[in-house]
Amino acid sequence: MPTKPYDLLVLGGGSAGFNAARVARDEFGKRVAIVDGARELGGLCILRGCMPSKTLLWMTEVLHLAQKGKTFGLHIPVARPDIRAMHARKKKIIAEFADYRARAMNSGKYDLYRANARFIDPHTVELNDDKRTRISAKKILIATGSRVSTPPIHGLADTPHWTSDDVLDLNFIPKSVIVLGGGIIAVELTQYLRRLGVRVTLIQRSPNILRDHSPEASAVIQQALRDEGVELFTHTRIEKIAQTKRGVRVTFAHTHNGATKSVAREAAHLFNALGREPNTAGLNLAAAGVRLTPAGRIRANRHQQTTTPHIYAGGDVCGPNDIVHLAIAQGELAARHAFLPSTRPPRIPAILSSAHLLNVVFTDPALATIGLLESQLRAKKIPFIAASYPYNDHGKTILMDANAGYVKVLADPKRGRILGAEIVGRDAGELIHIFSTPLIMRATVHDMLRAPWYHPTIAEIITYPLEELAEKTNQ
Ligand SMILES: Cc1cc2nc3c(=O)[nH]c(=O)nc-3n(C[C@H](O)[C@H](O)[C@H](O)COP(=O)(O)OP(=O)(O)OC[C@H]3O[C@@H](n4cnc5c(N)ncnc54)[C@H](O)[C@@H]3O)c2cc1C
Ligand SMILES: NC(=O)c1ccc[n+]([C@@H]2O[C@H](COP(=O)([O-])OP(=O)(O)OC[C@H]3O[C@@H](n4cnc5c(N)ncnc54)[C@H](O)[C@@H]3O)[C@@H](O)[C@H]2O)c1
Repeated sequence: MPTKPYDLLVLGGGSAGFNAARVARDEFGKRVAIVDGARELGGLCILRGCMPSKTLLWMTEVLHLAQKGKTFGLHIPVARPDIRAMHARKKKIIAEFADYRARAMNSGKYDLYRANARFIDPHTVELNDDKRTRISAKKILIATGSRVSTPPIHGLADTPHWTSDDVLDLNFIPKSVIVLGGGIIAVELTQYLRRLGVRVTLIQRSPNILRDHSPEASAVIQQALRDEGVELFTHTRIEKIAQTKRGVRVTFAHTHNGATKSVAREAAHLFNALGREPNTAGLNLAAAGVRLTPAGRIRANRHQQTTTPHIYAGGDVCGPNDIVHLAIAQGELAARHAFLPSTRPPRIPAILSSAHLLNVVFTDPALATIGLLESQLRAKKIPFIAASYPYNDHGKTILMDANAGYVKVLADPKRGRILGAEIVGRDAGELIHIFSTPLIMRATVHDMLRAPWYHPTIAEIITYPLEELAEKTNQ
């Protein structure tokens, strides 16, 4: 028997879906159903994304610092990973986070269906449970997330390989790993593996790793990885992947100084970090009239409405950036748009604008950006001035032996309004937040310099480029 239509049906109970459900229920008192087909509740960020990766990266950062003890005049005879203990600690922490989310989802505020859904028509889905349950709703949010993509590279599909799920769940230290790709996942987990003592080879297609960032920023991370012993190839084209007796062999064309050579590398394991794709297969979107962008994401407007206006999309399934605070904001916005009167639509959160994009790569040194990058300002023909300052000329970072990196600030040339910032170096992911409020409040470099800056802190380094820009702009 079909149930009475819900006010909101949420497909996928991750960051976007859960927060849409919460807003619909708590702010609007609506009747909400959540459908999620995963074995465990919690979503990607908690179970296999942000939280496990950052737990493990933090543990290897502590290990790395301990191994550098001599630099700081410390005698630490042995510092080595106990992977079973690390794995157990990660599992415990993640279980607590997941349990908290599962309790919220099972609190009785929502009807929770543990199955996968596919559309029957624009208001109805059918579940893949025993009863083929049908659920209908006035409004629907698609928040089914993303999955690892396996590009059509010769031999990849037929060769056993790991995804980030497997790397995050290792309870042994592999001897050697070839990492395919040079995006955030590849780079963060390469450093994790290397610091465990694994022999790592990273193979990236574009001329730099982290291709969406500036070449200057990615060069710092590239150098840091090489200094730690990662064999890193950029500007490559993978030709063939094959299983061998002892693991895997990857053959690729490598371009260096204008010459291209064929290179082969072998390792015990292969890690596919070639990107993720939206989870839309199986949803039967055609039955709902929901269309995709050429990149395969669900097409959504500024209020997260799809091409069928009562159906919304949020999170990785629509993008454009796979970042958790954006998934949450999109889910919340969708729920508010669905239930506020059409005469009083919700304000679009400023953080969803590309001019306020915040991005962190949790390597050490870390890479963090906010606002528009230099390349974007140039492409948009927005006038700007820039100033930067290196970590190796700042008291606090020198005493911490955190010399790699720099802070760069971008501002408008007239008033000095902050347009963006790029920080590469220790704690960049924390420091970048110093620019969040000024950016949203349209503050200037002069405003920021009126604030107090404690000495000696890493944060204080930001005053140097601010002062340079202040001198260049009229107050
Ligand atoms: C290794 C890794 C590290 C990351 N680190 C960071 C980080 O540090 N910071 C950051 O901001 N972002 C990070 N991300 C990205 C971040 O995790 C995602 O952007 C975010 O979790 C996406 O949330 P979502 O709600 O769109 O999807 P998800 O959380 O994936 O939720 C989708 C849900 O939909 C369910 N589902 C799928 N299909 C169906 C169906 N047909 N019917 C019903 N349910 C379905 C799934 O079971 C899942 O629970 C990381 C990602 C990875 C992989
Ligand atoms: N710290 C964070 O916020 C964080 C951490 C991890 C993941 N994420 C999110 O997860 C998403 C997915 O990350 P990802 O790293 O899997 O994807 P990605 O798309 O960022 O990176 C994939 C990489 O693989 C390379 N590549 C693709 N095809 C190739 C080929 N045939 N040969 C060689 N290289 C090839 C690409 O050039 C790219 O560098 C990201 O968009 C990111 O926003 C965020």
